[in-house]
Amino acid sequence: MHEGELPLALTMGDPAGIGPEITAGAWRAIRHGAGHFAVIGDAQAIGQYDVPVREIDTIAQAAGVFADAVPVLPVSLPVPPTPGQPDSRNAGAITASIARAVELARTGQAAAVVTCPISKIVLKNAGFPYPGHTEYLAALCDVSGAEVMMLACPELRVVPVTIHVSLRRALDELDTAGIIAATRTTHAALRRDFGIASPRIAIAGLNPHAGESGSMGTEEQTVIAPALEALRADGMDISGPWPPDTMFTPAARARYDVAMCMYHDQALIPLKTIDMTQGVNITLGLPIIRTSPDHGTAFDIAGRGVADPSSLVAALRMAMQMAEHRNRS
Ligand SMILES: NC(=O)C1=CN([C@@H]2O[C@H](COP(=O)(O)OP(=O)(O)OC[C@H]3O[C@@H](n4cnc5c(N)ncnc54)[C@H](O)[C@@H]3O)[C@@H](O)[C@H]2O)C=CC1
Ligand SMILES: NCC(=O)COP(=O)(O)O
Repeated sequence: MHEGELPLALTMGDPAGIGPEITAGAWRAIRHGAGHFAVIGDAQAIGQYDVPVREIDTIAQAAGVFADAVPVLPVSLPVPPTPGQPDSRNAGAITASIARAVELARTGQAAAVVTCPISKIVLKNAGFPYPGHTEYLAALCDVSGAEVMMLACPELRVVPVTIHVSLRRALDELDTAGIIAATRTTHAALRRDFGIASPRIAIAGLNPHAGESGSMGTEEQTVIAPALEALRADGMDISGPWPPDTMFTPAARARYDVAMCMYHDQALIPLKTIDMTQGVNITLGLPIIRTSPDHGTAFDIAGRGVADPSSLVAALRMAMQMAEHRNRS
């Protein structure tokens, strides 16, 4: 049924989190529909969630297996995973799964990379030098610094211009060049991967009331306005800087295709509040397509059989749609 179609490469994420359970749930949800995936990870961890699992030797074999079992390209774990109790000794296997998925996508054997959640602190404790997937993927693709994080749900798309840094550091790092670069990457991706011919881009302010004419902060005038000017000169449909507290209302959202936000939580709080179950995290600026669920490892519920696979299903479907758009462009 999937012959001739490229699989998605799905990483295992932290095997002590909900990754194995949502993988099993996602396979149940899409096994008879369009598209298929191969997991790069531990077959036993997934099999405990009452799904048939089959180990494969090459990702091309996934097509013939997918209707009957979850295809798994095995990665051996030094320590058997216990749900809810992450172990940094498995960090090398977790990151190896990501690196293998990227290699499969870069060599044209996989249509896209979809990642299950990792715990940033578990990896950091094992010496992993990247704050998250986003930065690691950029390094694996030799484009460090070009990475842009976008989160999308049916109601909203958001891009934080600064990503995994403290709020204090985000304020120090925020500059005109960074806003321009992230917006250009986002504009190109909306056209190429999402089929939006003329993206409408809203830029958030940083300060309360977008600075209220400089009385509550001047970054809107000194940092953000010059970026707007340069982006408009590129010919883009740009608006802002908008007061952050009112730019996510339903009426405001109807006026743009993406909101460029100045820091991580300015972007992610509205997105996750509006729709945590359909939210998808996408890395732009890479030569490959990468999506993931918007949630984390959820160690607090791992192994209990209550994890909702919807966000992973949305991530898998979005990766397929992006690949289709990219093939057509
Ligand atoms: N893409 C990734 O790899 C991401 C990784 N993380 C990592 O995950 C770890 C935990 O982060 P938290 O802030 O606790 O966020 P979280 O998303 O793991 O959990 C927040 C709350 O939502 C619930 N939840 C999350 N996903 C769920 C699902 N599919 N079904 C039902 N309930 C669900 C959890 O049980 C918890 O109560 C951290 O180490 C963080 O770095 C967080 C976000 C993304
Ligand atoms: N809050 C989003 C998040 O932490 C995802 O990070 P990444 O692992 O995809 O870089």
